[in-house]
Amino acid sequence: MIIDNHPFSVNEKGHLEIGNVDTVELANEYGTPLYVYDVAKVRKNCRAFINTFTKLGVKAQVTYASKAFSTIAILEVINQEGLSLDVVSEGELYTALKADFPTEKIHLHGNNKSEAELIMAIDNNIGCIIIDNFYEIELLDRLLKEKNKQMDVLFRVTPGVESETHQYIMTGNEDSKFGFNLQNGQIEHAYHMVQGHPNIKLKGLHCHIGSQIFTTKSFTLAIEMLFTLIAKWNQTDNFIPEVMNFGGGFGIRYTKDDRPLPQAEHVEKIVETVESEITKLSIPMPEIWIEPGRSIVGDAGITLYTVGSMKSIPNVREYVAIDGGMADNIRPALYQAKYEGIIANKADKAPTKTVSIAGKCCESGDMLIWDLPVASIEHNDILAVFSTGAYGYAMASNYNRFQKPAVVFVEDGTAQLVVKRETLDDIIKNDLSYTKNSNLTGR
Ligand SMILES: Cc1ncc(COP(=O)(O)O)c(C=O)c1O
Ligand SMILES: N[C@@H](CCCC[NH3+])C(=O)O
Repeated sequence: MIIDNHPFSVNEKGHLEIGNVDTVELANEYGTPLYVYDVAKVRKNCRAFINTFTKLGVKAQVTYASKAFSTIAILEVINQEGLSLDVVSEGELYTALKADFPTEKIHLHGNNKSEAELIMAIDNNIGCIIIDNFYEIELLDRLLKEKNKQMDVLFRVTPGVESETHQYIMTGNEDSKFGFNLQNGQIEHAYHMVQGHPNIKLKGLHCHIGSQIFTTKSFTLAIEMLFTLIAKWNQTDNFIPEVMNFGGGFGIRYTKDDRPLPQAEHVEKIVETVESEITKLSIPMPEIWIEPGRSIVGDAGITLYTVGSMKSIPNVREYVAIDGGMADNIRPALYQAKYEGIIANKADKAPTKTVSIAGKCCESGDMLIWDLPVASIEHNDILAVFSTGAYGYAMASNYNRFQKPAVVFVEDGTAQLVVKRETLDDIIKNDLSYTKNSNLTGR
C-alpha cells in the first residue's frame, strides 16, 4: 500500500514500513527522535539524474550538495552511485575525506571561504573551486602561487533570476549575497581579472537560482542569461566553456500540494536549452554539472517521534507534543515549511481528527505540523514525519541542550545505525569550568 503518494507501505500489524522495515520496531530499538533513510530511494534518486544524462548522451557530473545531509555513510552511498560532491566548509570536506570520497570529484563552494578551507581544498587536490567573489580570486591566487599549484575553477554568477520559492532559499536574484552579479558587470570584471592569474584555470560558469523549485522556467532563463556572457567572451576572446554548472534546487514533495517534476524532466530541459544555446554560438557542448541536494535525500528520509503530552483547547485546537521539534528540524520554524505525517503504529487506520504537532523546545514557534489529520492518538504512539531527509538532520542543533538524534539506514529489509544518538556527555564535551574567583561559593 502506498500512503498518500509517499512511497511507504503498511504491514500486517498496521505499522508503517520504510524499506520493508517496521518503523515501530525501529523506534523501539533505536529510540526517538530518529532519522531513518530508505537507501534504495536515495539510489533511485541518484540514478534518475545520472541515467537521463547517459540516455541523452551528454557528458555530465551530478554533484550531490552535501549540505542537505552530510555524514560518512551517506557520502559512501553517493560515491557508490557515481556522483560527485559539493562541499561548503572544512567540516563537509573533512567528512568527505573520511568517507574516502575521490577528491578529484569534490567541488568547493562558499561565499566566504576561509584561507584554511582553501588550503585544505588545494592540499587535497579537489576537482574544482566555485569562486564567489573578488576577494576569493586574490586569496586563491596567492595560495596557489605559494604552493606552486593550479586549480580548476568556475565563477558563480548571480543571473538576476527570481525563482518561485521562499525568500530565504532564493539565491539567484540580483540582491543576493552569493556570486558575481551579471547585471552590474561584476562578472565581466572577474573574468578580466582572472586572465592575469595563470594558476587559476577558468573552466566555465556556475549559477544556483534557489531551492525547492517546481518548474523548469527559471532554470531555462538562468541558462540563457549565462550564455549571454559566453557569447560575449567567445566573440572577444574565443572563450569556450568546458563546463557549465546550473546548481541544484529541484523541488520535492513534502505535502500533497507540492507537484515536483520528475528529475528526468529537469535534466531534459536543461540539456535542450544548452543545446540550443551552443548551436547559436557554434561551440561544442560543454560538460553539464548540476548540484541536487534535496532531490537526492529529501523524500528518502523520515523522522520518528514519540507522542508525549497533549493539550486540548476546546473549539480552538488540540496540541500533541512530541519528543523533538525545532532542534532536530528547524525548517517549519525557519521557512514555515510544511510536512505530512502519520501515526506509524496505526498506519492502517483512517484519520478521525485533526491535531497540531508541537515540538518540545521553549519557543511558541516550535510547531512541527499545524493541522495534521490523524487516527486516534495516545501517549507513546509513534509519529512518522515524511520527507525530512534534506536539511533536517543537517540543520539540527543542540538548542535547549537536546541531544542530536540517531540516524538509521534501511535497505533490503535490514536496518543499520549510521549516526549514533548524542549522549549527555556529548552535550557538555567542550564545556570548561570557569576557574577565576572559584573561591566565591554560593554568595
Ligand atoms: C550552490 C548550491 N548548490 C546546490 C544546492 C542544493 O540545493 P537543493 O538542495 O535545493 O538541490 C544549494 C542549496 O540551495 C546551493 O546553494
Ligand atoms: N536549508 C534550506 C535550503 C537552503 C539550501 C542551501 N543553499 C532548506 O531547508 O530548504
